[in-house]
Amino acid sequence: RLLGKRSSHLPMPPGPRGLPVLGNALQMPREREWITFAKWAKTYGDIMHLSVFGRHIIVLSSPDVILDLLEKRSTIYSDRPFFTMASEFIGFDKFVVMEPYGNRLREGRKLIQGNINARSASRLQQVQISKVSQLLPRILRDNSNLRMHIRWYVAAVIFQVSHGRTIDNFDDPFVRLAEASTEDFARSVRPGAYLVDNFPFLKYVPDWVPGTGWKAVAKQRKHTLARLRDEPFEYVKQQLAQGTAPPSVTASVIESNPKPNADDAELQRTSTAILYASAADTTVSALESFFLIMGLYPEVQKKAQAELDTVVEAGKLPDYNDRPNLPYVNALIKEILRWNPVLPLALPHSLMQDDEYRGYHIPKGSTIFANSWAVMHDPSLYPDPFEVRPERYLSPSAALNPDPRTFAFGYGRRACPGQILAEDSLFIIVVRVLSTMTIERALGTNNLPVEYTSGAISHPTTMDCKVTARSTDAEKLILGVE
Ligand code: HEM
Repeated sequence: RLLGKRSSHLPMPPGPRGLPVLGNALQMPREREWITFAKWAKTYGDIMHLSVFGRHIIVLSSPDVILDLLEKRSTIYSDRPFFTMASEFIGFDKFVVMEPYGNRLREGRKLIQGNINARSASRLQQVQISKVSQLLPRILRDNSNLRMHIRWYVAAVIFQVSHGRTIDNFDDPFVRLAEASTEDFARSVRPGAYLVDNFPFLKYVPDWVPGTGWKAVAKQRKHTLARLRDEPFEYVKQQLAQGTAPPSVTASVIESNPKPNADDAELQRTSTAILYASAADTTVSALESFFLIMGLYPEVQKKAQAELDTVVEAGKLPDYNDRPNLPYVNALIKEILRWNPVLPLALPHSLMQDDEYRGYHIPKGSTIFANSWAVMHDPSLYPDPFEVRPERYLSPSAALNPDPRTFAFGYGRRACPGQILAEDSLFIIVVRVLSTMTIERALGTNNLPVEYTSGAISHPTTMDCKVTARSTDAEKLILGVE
């Protein structure tokens, strides 16, 4: 209490001056906030305070402050912001990504990490190899749907891993359900979408009053979310009872505690149901960046191919075993994760008690954004940050070009628990595509600016690529392994 009282006499971190009540609401960028936040940080510094309708927002823009607060003080910086619509009315806060920090979250993360980890990696790699063997012919036969092929690959890997389910196409009812719920989530947390998030007293307005239509929307979304939680889980349970369940995270979670109490039973369902939503769009975004970068930087592509040609025996496809012998390719993967970070602002954390840092007061409940994009585009850390240069990681200077994976996968006790799976997918696609195919920017798009979307997960807006086999031998290799 004493600390709270004393620290509240300290100033808040600096930031743009706002208006009474509204705070900085009218100044908040509507698109790609990370770029505006990075500009503001040049004026206000690497720890910046904003407020929107009384909600405190702290933006961290350097490795030092991010690691000091989100890593070293992770016992108090690991909550998630609470949304009346998404958390209270729909129930997304029962699923790891949105869940408040505490025992239940730790248990949920344990269930995921107990099954997606270094020990299980080689089994999961077999799943990825079998799906990439189907992906390559799909791309070769039909370039025009590159984005869709990538999305199929990610859906196929994640549902095989999470529920032992084979996904042939997007009509699969589980994929549709997961996509619907993911879309519901994005709509529910979009800034400014629901007044009740800024004025929670509105939840008490009776349903018959005009303007409360959001309550019916919340009910519908809650229903979809409950189906996502239960239907794929029941499917695995039934298969286990019949003795036909393939290995999966869900099967292993059920078998490790076959007679759970009510709380554990719900936890088993929510922690396995969240896997698709957290893996799909993120991995897809990184893979889209890979194809886009290859089209934009043909010389980088050639160097990576030359390395692969030297390391991989002719007539064979590269494998996970080749990883240690491919320094340039590994550096290219780091550049993909840095150049357009999948989650430029990571995911928001929330502070669990008043804190004091560098003489500033940071109030309990503040939403904390780590501007990972700003760090990964800081020219004093990554010279020429807007250029793709895998070589930057191969030079010996320790102070420059730190491994961007430190920033790409989030922080502290909320860091991404799927990193191994994500990196393995990225690796196997990069090496198998580059060793057999050439990627060019499609004719007519050469002068289009490269743009990325707004939103928590950022995607390239265009990625028109022409992908062809490098040779007839390569073509045979691609089609032969289908
Ligand atoms: C290239 C792909 C991916 C990237 C760049 C990525 C990055 C991230 C980031 C930045 C966060 C937020 C961390 C924070 O709040 O500090 C996160 C959270 C999370 N990721 Fe990933 N991720 C990827 C793929 C995956 C995959 C494949 C899975 C699952 C198999 C996964 C599961 C999760 C989960 C469950 C969370 C929430 C963790 C929590 O709230 O405690 N992610 N990820």
